[in-house]
Amino acid sequence: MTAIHCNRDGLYSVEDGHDHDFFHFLVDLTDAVIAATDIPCLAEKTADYLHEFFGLDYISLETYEPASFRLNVQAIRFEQGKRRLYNSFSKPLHATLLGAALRKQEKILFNRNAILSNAAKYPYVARLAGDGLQVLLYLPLVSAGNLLGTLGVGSFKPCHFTPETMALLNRISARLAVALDVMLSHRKKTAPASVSPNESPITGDNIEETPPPHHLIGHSVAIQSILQQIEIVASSNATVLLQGETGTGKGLIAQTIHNLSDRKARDMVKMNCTAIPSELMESELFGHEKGAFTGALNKRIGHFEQADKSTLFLDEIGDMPLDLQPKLLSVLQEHQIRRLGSPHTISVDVRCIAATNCDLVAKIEDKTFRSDLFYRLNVFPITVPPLRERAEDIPSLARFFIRKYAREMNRHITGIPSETLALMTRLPWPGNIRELENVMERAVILTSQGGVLNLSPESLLSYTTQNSPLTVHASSQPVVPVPAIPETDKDTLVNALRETGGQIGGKTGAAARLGLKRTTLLARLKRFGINADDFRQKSS
Ligand SMILES: Nc1ncnc2c1ncn2[C@@H]1O[C@H](COP(=O)(O)OP(=O)(O)OP(=O)(O)O)[C@@H](O)[C@H]1O
Repeated sequence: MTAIHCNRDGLYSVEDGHDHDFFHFLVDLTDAVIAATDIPCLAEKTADYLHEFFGLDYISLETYEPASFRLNVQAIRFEQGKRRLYNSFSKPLHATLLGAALRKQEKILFNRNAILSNAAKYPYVARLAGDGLQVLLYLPLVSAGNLLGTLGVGSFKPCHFTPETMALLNRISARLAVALDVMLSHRKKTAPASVSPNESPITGDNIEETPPPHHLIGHSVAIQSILQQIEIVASSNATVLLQGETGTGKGLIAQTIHNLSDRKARDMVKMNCTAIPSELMESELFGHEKGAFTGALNKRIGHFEQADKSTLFLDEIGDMPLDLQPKLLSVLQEHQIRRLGSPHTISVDVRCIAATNCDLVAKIEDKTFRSDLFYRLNVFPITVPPLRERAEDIPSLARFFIRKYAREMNRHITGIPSETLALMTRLPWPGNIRELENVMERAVILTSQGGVLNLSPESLLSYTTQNSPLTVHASSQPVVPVPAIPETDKDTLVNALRETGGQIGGKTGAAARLGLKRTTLLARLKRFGINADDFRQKSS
């Protein structure tokens, strides 16, 4: 069957009157690919059909793993009519040609010149160029709105694709995407499960089994979209502003962006603007010379200089003192700093990521945050939703933390009581992921003999900050979302201190109970004028 072929002019084209053949071809191809049981088999079957029908001699199937930003590639070449595996590898997306095709979900075509010009950058393209590949077309594989990978087709003969052929290949890639989707979901469903019906397994073939390098767990649409945004922005130098409630993972996202950037060879430098007294902040950021002020006994390198050729993560940027904001803005614009007490400027190459859990626009309105700095930071904003808005991530996060702490404590934990897991997804988690992590850690500690996690629904409630019975015991009824405790609710802070006897840090302290960092809690107490000592039992 060669209704579509490479003709003398080097065009892949459909001959008139062969629509019927194409229809049969499509049916046959669909039948074949839907029966494939694994990716290499799917790639081979697709390649056989495309070779036979179009005469193409290079076919590749790239499957995308959004959690780790990797592409798994199976590439096939036909030589003298014989199929052979040409290449098989897994690479981070940014190390492949395909970032643009995947981001825009559009096909992307490389002619010989484009292949040659990419050869220096990507070793696998260099091999294709060296072997004489003339043309390469990638088509995105999208099923039910989910991006699953790409189909690559190419030719070692001088040919190019007509618009009609492109349209046919689009139809083929749509079928292939469905087959791939079916295969991937089938794999998930058939993961081994050796637990009782009342417990939920903590092992399985989900991605957190071998945690991705950045450990950013979550299958929700929100997390997938954040992962895509991270992928887009990581390789640029754009300033990123992360906004979201406390404990939603802003720090982890900043680290992920850094890890995926060209700056990853150097450590990311972090600074928490809440934790540093305002009078010291300028010297923390820009450094000082010896004798610059009383007490400056030695020269000090500031965070901007430390972060040269790397990333500076400015956490809680909303707490940056107003008088320092113009200086920060100027450094972001000029890329130059001046140590306190020094007449000289120093050039720095720093990428900034800022994070905040407060409403910066409201702060601009009440004149505690400068709008010019906000716009400079807000080049690439990412909003991280609270856990209660992505409850579908809770089971995988819970499993992830159980595995993490079980490994650390050398415990073999086989499952979570299903009732507890179900309840978990209905709690509002005011402290977000940090609170969930604390609860899981505590439960692993209590499961000293291993086996099923020692966490009943009742104890789960007693460990969480939002433990009103209104939120639970109604599994058959629709769940009414419970609003989160406002971050600034003084009563919440007072209650936590009362319950912990004024203890701030440690596993049983108020910070852990509220799912806050110790430094964040201290700052909030200061803001409300609450003294933790007042809650400590005085020994007579
Ligand atoms: N998607 C995720 N997958 C796995 N772990 C996560 C995820 N998101 C957050 N965590 C973990 O939850 C904890 C809190 O996250 P993180 O410190 O990044 O939150 P944050 O938004 O920066 O909080 P804060 O505003 O208080 O600084 C960390 O231990 C982090 O590793």
